[in-house]
Amino acid sequence: MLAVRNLTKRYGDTTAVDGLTFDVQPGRVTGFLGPNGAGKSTTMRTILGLDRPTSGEALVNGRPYAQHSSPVREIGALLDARAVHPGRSAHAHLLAMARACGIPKARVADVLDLVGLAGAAGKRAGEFSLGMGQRLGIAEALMGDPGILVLDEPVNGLDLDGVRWVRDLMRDLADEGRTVFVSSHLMSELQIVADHLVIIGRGRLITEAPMADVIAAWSNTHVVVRTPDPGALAAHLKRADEPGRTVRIEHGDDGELLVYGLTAEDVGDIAYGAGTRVHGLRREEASLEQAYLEITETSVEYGARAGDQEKEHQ
Ligand SMILES: Nc1ncnc2c1ncn2[C@@H]1O[C@H](COP(=O)(O)OP(=O)(O)OP(=O)(O)O)[C@@H](O)[C@H]1O
Repeated sequence: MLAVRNLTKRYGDTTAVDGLTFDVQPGRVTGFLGPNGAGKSTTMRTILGLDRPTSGEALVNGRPYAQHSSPVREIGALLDARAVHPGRSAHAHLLAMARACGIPKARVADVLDLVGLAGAAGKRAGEFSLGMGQRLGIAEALMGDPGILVLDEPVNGLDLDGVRWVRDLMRDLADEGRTVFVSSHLMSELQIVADHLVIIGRGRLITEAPMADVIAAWSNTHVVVRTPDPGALAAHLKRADEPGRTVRIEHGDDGELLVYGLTAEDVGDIAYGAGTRVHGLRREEASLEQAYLEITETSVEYGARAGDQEKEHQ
């Protein structure tokens, strides 16, 4: 399990992470979502002991990374910047890691097999495609057979097959009971695989919740109704707006009404009760991407305003 507690990281005047607190539980894939520059990589680097917190802490199974006697057995990571000697083969690279970390040599072949690189074990890393490089990075993360995996944008630049492979692997690792923490700036990359989401903007926590709750909470799902008399129907629908139920109506193209806060059944019943003809009725679900943009809008707006104010002061 990972526990981030009131974590703040500043680089000079830049606050990359600002009082962040959340847990990452085993047995599920937790997506770490935030726009570019939100502080995801910084948080992950701090978890892995590569950056020192300005204040607060990041705990790996109850302790900071550096306090584990064999951290690679606790946590494995794929970070954006991977350093693999281009002249070294995948096998030699992992063998060096095994020696350095006290991992049995036999693990190298197992891990190469697991990530589908057994056939390319002797190839120099410098000749690897992006996808093969990602696989090698994941192999490295798995070397110590850790219970926790931290993956920073693992599908960046991968083709569809590669994306699918990473997704399946994350699912399998979580199903084995491991803690899987994966970052992305795109909801679309996480929506299929993540069970839980930690969403940040400008270094701050926006929400931590099950994926289904995030979708429900920020869903922009609405009902589209086509009628020859939109004005009258809109007036009737608006009457359903009452304490505890907010009904919002927008006028779309061709006299269509976009109704937020009511189900298609509600709209049909209200139209029937009012004696208004309905020529079409459908439910339109918001894309998760749109939901994500809504979530981060405030933090982006805040960023723009803060930047403007800074400029004004100069
Ligand atoms: N070593 C550093 N020195 C100075 N500023 C940094 C450093 N690392 C990160 N930052 C700044 O901290 C903020 C957060 O960056 P970070 O890379 O953690 O965000 P991110 O969410 O991972 O973004 P991305 O998806 O673009 O990688 C940014 O404003 C970034 O410019």
